[in-house]
This record gives sequence, C-alpha cells and structure tokens, in this order.
Amino acid sequence: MTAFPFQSVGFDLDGTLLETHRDLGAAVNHALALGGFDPVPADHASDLIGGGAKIMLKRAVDQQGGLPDDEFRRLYKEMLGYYSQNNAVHSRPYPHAIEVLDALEQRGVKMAVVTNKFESFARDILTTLDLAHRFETIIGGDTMGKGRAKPEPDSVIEARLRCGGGPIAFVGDSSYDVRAARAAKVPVVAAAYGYCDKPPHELGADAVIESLAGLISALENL
Ligand SMILES: O=C(O)COP(=O)(O)O
Ligand SMILES: [Mg+2]
Repeated sequence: MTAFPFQSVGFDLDGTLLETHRDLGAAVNHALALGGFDPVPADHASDLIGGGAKIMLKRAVDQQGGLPDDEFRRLYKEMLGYYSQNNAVHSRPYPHAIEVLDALEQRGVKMAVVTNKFESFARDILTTLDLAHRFETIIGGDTMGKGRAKPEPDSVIEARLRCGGGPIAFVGDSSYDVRAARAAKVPVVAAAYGYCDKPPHELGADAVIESLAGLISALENL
C-alpha cells in the first residue's frame, strides 16, 4: 500500500461533516419571529449557511427588507442565545462521515475542523455527537481574530501547524472553503452534497465528491 499523501485533513463543519441546517434554520427563524418577519422555509435555510452566523441572519433579514443596525444586533444576540441552547437537536454527521474519520485514523492521519461557526458552538455540537475527541484541533470563525475567518487562509494554515506542519488537504462545501484553501496553497475537495453557494463544479476545487464515501480515493488521487 502506498503511503497516504497527507499528514492531516482539515474539514469544514456545516455542510461537509455535519448536516446542520435544521438547527441553524430554527435559530434564524427564532430571531426572525422576534423581529416580526416571516420564517425561512426549512429547505431554504441551507442557502444562508457558509459565512458564519451573522452573515446567515443578515441574508435572511435582507431578503425581507433589512433592519437598522441596533435592531439587527438585538436579533443577532437572540439568535446566538437560542442556538447555544439548541445546536445539536437535529444536527447529524453525513452518511459515511464516521467511516471516513475511522479510515483516516487508521492511516495515521490527523484531523482538524476549520469552521466559520463560533469555536464554542462547534465544540459543543461535536461533543454532543461524541466526535470532538477525534480532532487534533477545532478552529472556529472567531479563533484567529476578527477578519481572519474563511475565506482568509489563516485558519487553514493554523490547522496545518497544529496538526504537525506536514502536508494537509482541505474538504469544504462552499466558496469560503475553496478560497481559504487556495489562499493557504492547500489542495481542496468540494462536498457537492453540502450547502454549496455555487454549482459544486464551479467552486474551483481540485476534486468534487458526491458523498463522503468518495473522500479517501479523492484525496489519494489529488
Ligand atoms: O455556519 C456557517 O455559516 C459556516 O460554517 P462552516 O464554515 O462550518 O460551513
Ligand atoms: Mg460549510
């Protein structure tokens, strides 16, 4: 067996490892209701995800005419409060997620989560799902400081360092992920089953997978 080409693999969370749109959608709808807005239909919540919680609510509010800053801030805080209590109600690993983590572990590959969620939410959800211990590190949208979340390269570079500094590949579902990986000069696989903000083959990734079942061979062939 030839050696696996990467020392570590970085995973985006929402839309890549975990299906989270129902819990995120419920949090958005909680805030929208407090602001007197209509709820976002469950199927559309996934279109709002990728840039972090603030962008998600902003997109939802702007679709219905927008809000002044102070009122937006109030709803944003309400949404975060709700989500902190309800972030792993319906959220689940995608099919084949666990077997992929097992397969990488068997190959001695370290794994990192690099998400635009707040680090504390990512840790909470992964702990509830009994997955947190599988990752060498969990880096959130707030971990590297203001303005350094994906699509900036900082969190991907930090993940590589925290995993030992060797070759890393990244897997993500949105243009934020592909741009961050490209800027960090890291090969990237796009998850077509996720919350892609563009047609998956137009994200600019090195490979596209239709399910996590295809990840190991996609990484071996990068
Ligand atoms: O919650 C979001 O909007 C983004 O999260 P992700 O970076 O894990 O996809
Ligand atoms: Mg994502």
